[in-house]
Amino acid sequence: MKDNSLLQIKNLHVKLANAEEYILNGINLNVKQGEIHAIMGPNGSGKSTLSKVIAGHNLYKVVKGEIRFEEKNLLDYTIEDRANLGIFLAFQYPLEIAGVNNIDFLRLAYNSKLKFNQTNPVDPLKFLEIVYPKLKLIGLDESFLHRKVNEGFSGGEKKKNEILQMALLDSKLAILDETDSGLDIDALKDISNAIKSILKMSQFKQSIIIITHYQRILNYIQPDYIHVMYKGKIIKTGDASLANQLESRGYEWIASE
Ligand SMILES: Nc1ncnc2c1ncn2[C@@H]1O[C@H](COP(=O)(O)OP(=O)(O)OP(=O)(O)O)[C@@H](O)[C@H]1O
Repeated sequence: MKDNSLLQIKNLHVKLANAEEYILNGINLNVKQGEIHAIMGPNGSGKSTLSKVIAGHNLYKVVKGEIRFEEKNLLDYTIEDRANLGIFLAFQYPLEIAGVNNIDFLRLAYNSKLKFNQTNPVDPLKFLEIVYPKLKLIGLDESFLHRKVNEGFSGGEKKKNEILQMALLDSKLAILDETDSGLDIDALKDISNAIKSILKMSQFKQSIIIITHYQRILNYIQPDYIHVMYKGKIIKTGDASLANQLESRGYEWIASE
């Protein structure tokens, strides 16, 4: 692949299927293999929409522009196939799936990816061998595997479960949408350290897009770039120090530049 390019977004314009107004108004973003990009910006500026459009949610209509992933036209792929190609999206408010054990859910996701890559599924015992070290890494108890998916999980546990999924699926691009919201100080540190370990263990040089309102997580997971999204556009890109400026000055100064 030329110059390690992983994700290329060009002039992306998006609206809801039946709406007039654009939510995304010409996004340009390039993510190379191994890079960490943070996206910040005021409420309602389009950050989550961008992540869902990359992942392939069909609620949104791409009116103009393109998204390429490893040179492939991502817009031709379904949400499942995008996941199988190596795009992982951790949801802002993880869904509760009634009645399904976490371990079965995780194995299903894992096997679906193997199938896509024409590899045989792993049996339940082999899967335990795969999942245990990841559990340990994230600081989760084994009992966590036998609970129903997200039912009664605390906010922090849901986030940790997302990171467990990220570790298991070992995607090429992980999009973490407000993984840090609602975490206590220790949990934030644990999750940040787990993410860093996952990056080290990854068989790919994994890339991350991390959407956040807070500088704190970026102190642990140092991004290569910070983008500020405003009214559906990236209006500024800087290095990790931009988070400090945003923390002290807010967003208005950029919007009026
Ligand atoms: N499914 C939807 N139905 C209606 N409006 C939507 C939908 N998805 C996005 N929007 C609108 O698009 C705009 C951008 O929303 P989005 O959630 O992408 O913003 P955000 O930057 O992630 O916000 P926050 O920081 O508050 O999470 C908002 O005005 C939102 O109301």
